[in-house]
Amino acid sequence: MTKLILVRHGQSQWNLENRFTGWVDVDLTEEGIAEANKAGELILKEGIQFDAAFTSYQKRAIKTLWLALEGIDQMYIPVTKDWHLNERHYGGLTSLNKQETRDKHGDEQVHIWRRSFDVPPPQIDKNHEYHPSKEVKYSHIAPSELPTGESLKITTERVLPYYKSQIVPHLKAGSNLIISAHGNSLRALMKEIFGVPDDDIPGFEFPTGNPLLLDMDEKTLKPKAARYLDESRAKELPAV
Ligand SMILES: O=C(O)[C@H](O)COP(=O)(O)O
Repeated sequence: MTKLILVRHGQSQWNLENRFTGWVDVDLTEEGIAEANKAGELILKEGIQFDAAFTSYQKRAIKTLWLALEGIDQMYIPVTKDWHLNERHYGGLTSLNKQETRDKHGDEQVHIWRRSFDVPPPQIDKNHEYHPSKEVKYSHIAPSELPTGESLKITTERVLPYYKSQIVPHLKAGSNLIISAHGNSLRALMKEIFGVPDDDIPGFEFPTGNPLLLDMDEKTLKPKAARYLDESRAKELPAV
């Protein structure tokens, strides 16, 4: 049985400020750092020896992974960083306060933007200070491929080809893996791994910095068992 841990980054500065974050590279808060350290302590108790780790291009996920790997004294394992594991791009909503956006556009519209499967947010303006073309680290991505406002469906369409081509071969070979990523890129993985229907997947929430441990069948790549390691902050999981 292969072990796979999915962990959402610890609390970020813009989680704390209740702002649409997406591709903005905000850091962890003190609480986020504490959550990531606790993730390490919880994983240590499981006694898992990892073969490799995957994360995004975003420091909140990268640092969460570092702290968790430090906690289990496995900082030496190969770590692959790839933008395909980034958070969903929040388009023109990027950097806005979520409550102020509700006050302006109404609860229903904001809920549709945040929790529909296939309704994208407005696209980000090319002159917006947070347009991804302004970041050197994304300069290798063809402009036509650069996300500028993604629904969960679009996010899934970039995360899953990466998962299937780069991560699945490791799982099939029996490697134990840890993936540190984001609320919506992890929903994409959860959808695939648990076989969750389109309309149901937005309802699942990943708590920050709480590792989800999956016992994976190496042949089917379906989970035989799944649980959050911090039970006190666990959220509902799809049936296995
Ligand atoms: O990008 C963000 O703002 C968060 O990581 C996820 O936000 P959501 O819960 O509004 O999708």
